[in-house]
Amino acid sequence: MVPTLYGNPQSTCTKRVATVFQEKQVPFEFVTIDFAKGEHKSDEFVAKEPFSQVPYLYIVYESRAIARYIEEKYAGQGTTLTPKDLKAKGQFEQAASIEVSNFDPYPSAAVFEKLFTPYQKLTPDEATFNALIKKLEAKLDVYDQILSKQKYLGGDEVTLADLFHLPYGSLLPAVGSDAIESRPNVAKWFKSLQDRPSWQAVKDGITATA
Ligand SMILES: N[C@@H](CCC(=O)N[C@@H](CS)C(=O)NCC(=O)O)C(=O)O
Repeated sequence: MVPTLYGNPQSTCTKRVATVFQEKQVPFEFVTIDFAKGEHKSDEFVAKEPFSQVPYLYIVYESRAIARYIEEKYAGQGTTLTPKDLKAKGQFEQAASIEVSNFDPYPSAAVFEKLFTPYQKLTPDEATFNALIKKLEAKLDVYDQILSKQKYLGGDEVTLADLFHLPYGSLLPAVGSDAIESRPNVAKWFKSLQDRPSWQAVKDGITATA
């Protein structure tokens, strides 16, 4: 049975999952949840995803959890995105944790401040935005050191941890931040991720592939 991804075609978290479907070469159906119509707040949706957020797949929500589920379910096809060897697995888990702790909080909040507050008829707060970007830059200085010694965040092979950076990292230029492109090793790493056919296929919006 073809899997059905419930999400929004422009949502960052939905793109995180769709990228992994592309990497694993798994065709999927796509059901759009229309935020403007409040579909994510309907009783039917909340029964599946109690936080009223996209995406979800079958019985799993949270984009990173869904990505890991897809990786394991389709282990035998497409790109291998989690190492099996214990040492490499430890380094992968470390990289996945780095993304959640040291990366995501800053661009996701900064993008929200600059791009999404106007939709909610709120005024972006420049001081909050600048403080978030400053913190992100300090974290990316460390990334730049790590990536001077290895090709990817978890070692020399691409993993889910690298791909998880794509949706928010790709929005940084749109909010006027060069935090990625101004750091040479981070820039090279991120470009190699953005150039992957998986990201190219979803970056402008998600459509079903089945
Ligand atoms: N940690 C969750 C975050 C999900 C999330 O923030 N989804 C956003 C779209 S990217 C959403 O549904 N926003 C609508 C809302 O919160 O009302 C994940 O990774 O799936």
